[in-house]
Amino acid sequence: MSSSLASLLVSGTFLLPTWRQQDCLENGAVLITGSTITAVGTRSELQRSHPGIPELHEPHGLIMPGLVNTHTHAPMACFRGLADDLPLMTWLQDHIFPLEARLDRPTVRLSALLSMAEMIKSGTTSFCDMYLFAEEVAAAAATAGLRCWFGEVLYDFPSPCYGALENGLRLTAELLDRFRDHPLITATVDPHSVYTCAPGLLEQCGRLAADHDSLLVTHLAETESEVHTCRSRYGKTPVEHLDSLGLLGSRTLAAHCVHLEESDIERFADRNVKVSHCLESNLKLASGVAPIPRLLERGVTVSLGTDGSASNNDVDLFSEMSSVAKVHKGVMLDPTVMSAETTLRAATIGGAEALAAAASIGTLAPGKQADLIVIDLDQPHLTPLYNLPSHLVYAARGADVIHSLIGGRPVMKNRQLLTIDESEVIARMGEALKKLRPGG
Ligand SMILES: CSC[C@H]1O[C@@H](n2cnc3c(O)ncnc32)[C@H](O)[C@@H]1O
Ligand SMILES: [Zn+2]
Repeated sequence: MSSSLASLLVSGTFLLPTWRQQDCLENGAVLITGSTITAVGTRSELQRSHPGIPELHEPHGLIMPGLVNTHTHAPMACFRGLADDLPLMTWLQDHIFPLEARLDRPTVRLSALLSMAEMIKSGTTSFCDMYLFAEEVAAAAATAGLRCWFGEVLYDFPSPCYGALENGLRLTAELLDRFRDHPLITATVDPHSVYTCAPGLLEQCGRLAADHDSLLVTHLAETESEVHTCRSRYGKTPVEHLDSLGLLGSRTLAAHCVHLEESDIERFADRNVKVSHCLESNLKLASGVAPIPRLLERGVTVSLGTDGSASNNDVDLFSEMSSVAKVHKGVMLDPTVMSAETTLRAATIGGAEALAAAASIGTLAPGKQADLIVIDLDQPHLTPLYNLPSHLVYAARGADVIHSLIGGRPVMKNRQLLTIDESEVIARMGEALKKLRPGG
């Protein structure tokens, strides 16, 4: 079959097309045509069937699906390390909100690019972001070549971006239409939480998401105080409250979900709600540990999110996987929970499912988008090698990712970013901070 689209063979010592060790292929390769994977097999097979195709060969490389980060606030990179060691509400109300009131569009775009440089360098190829001036996040993702779901945060008080709420709903509707057919970027509907959005706003968000068949992304049951506030205002848990307003469905992506009743978990399973587990952020803000093993037992789709790098303090999903696999074992006193494969699943196809994109990303298979990363296995901390998911979850680091392709486009080669001028972004961030925090 002839094609005018460019082709590339990516090959290495191992190909792990899924999260399962049993699917590992030695001397594996992926054939890419345009943005799509057209074949997966051994290097020799694909070289024989497709002679003369340009090749990216990594002799000690592991080829695997790019990671999917389902909860970020990319522009919060500019607040990294600014107000550590505080509980969520103090952190937000006394430190973050006052600074966010001073943010402008160029700073949001620059700070988002900084996060995106970090995401690419640590193996993420798709992410789902909620923030203010969200169009700037979309613009930065287009520059970076990252696959992005993004939404303008909606809440009851005036926003530094859109002012009065009705403008925010109008902006969201416009973004949903504008990005409908974009190959990399998708808009979502993003009410902030049950404690910052009145029931009427939540219902409007539910209708908007249903009308546009879009994801509805929200923070949910993050802290004990959120649950108390919700119970005293509405006589319901946050999950019951969203359900009573018609917001729980298969396109609802709920971030955090730390404080859940057993009946909330049943509700998630019944409604096919998707969860973004943000463990490191929940630990750092001392919010608690989400009942992930129980959610998985009930068949709920669990994905991983880093949250913003002001509450993590990075956006590295490799360190997130390592924490997730270990902390749940410790909490449950059971080393069999959150196995390496289960954790890797959450960071790949689980993320794709959470974003309703499992048909196109999350594993490497013909017909899917060529979103893949290559890991350098030739390193002391990855030697010897018995089991790939084990190494990826317990031993590998973001810095082990050497190449990254998104939709067939190389965005990092030999750890050099190809779409972002890393040193320029770092230098400009310093300048932007002088304006944002003039006193330092
Ligand atoms: C995320 S854009 C809207 C708003 O949310 C704030 N925020 C950041 N992290 C969290 C979190 O973990 N829970 C709740 N709200 C959060 C962010 O600073 C923005 O103001
Ligand atoms: Zn968040």
